[in-house]
Amino acid sequence: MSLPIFLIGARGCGKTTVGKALSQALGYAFCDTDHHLQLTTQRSVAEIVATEGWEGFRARETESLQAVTAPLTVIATGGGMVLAEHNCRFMQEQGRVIWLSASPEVLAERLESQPETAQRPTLTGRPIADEMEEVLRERAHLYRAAAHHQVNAMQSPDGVVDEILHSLSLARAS
Ligand SMILES: Nc1ncnc2c1ncn2[C@@H]1O[C@H](COP(=O)(O)OP(=O)(O)O)[C@@H](O)[C@H]1O
Ligand SMILES: O=C(O)C1=C[C@@H](OP(=O)(O)O)[C@@H](O)[C@H](O)C1
Ligand SMILES: [Mg+2]
Repeated sequence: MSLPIFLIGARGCGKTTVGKALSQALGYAFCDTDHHLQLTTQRSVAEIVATEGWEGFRARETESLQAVTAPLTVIATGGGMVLAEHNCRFMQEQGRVIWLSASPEVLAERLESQPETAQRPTLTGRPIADEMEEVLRERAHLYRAAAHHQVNAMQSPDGVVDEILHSLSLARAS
């Protein structure tokens, strides 16, 4: 299979971390839509949101998704990519879509230890644990509907990679 592999899921589920490891395991290229946006605009997510609002950021992340999509590539998306139906349709048509699923407690614990607030400005203004509960309540059905496969993201990154490879019937290249 040479189709792009899209990783979706909430902030902190490990899309960037697991995406890098998965790309190495397959010998694929790796792209992250937020990183692409940062490189092309020379601005962080927080800076884009401060000047253009979340609406402006969301439009830019759609462009970023389309720009990085290519065969033999693992693509880590931003947690809100599924909010736009056209992004979901695009990912489903172009490749395979994997949801990295984790509980709000696990997500909050990871984000509290690595907040990276420049790339993850608050979405709700609420404390992280409350925010993650709210975000999953609003988005879980979108992740579920967009994904070809759901994997358990509450295990080691290597374990997540193995589960993804198994679900796609792919073998490690290295
Ligand atoms: N499977 C995992 N187990 C433990 N910690 C993880 C795992 N995946 C990611 N992390 C940690 O959680 C934080 C967020 O990971 P990241 O890959 O940036 O998530 P995302 O891109 O989905 O927001 C980082 O500090 C990372 O080291
Ligand atoms: O969940 C979200 O709406 C967002 C998640 C972030 O990406 P990660 O999921 O990689 O943290 C980033 O795209 C932006 O801060 C918005
Ligand atoms: Mg990320």
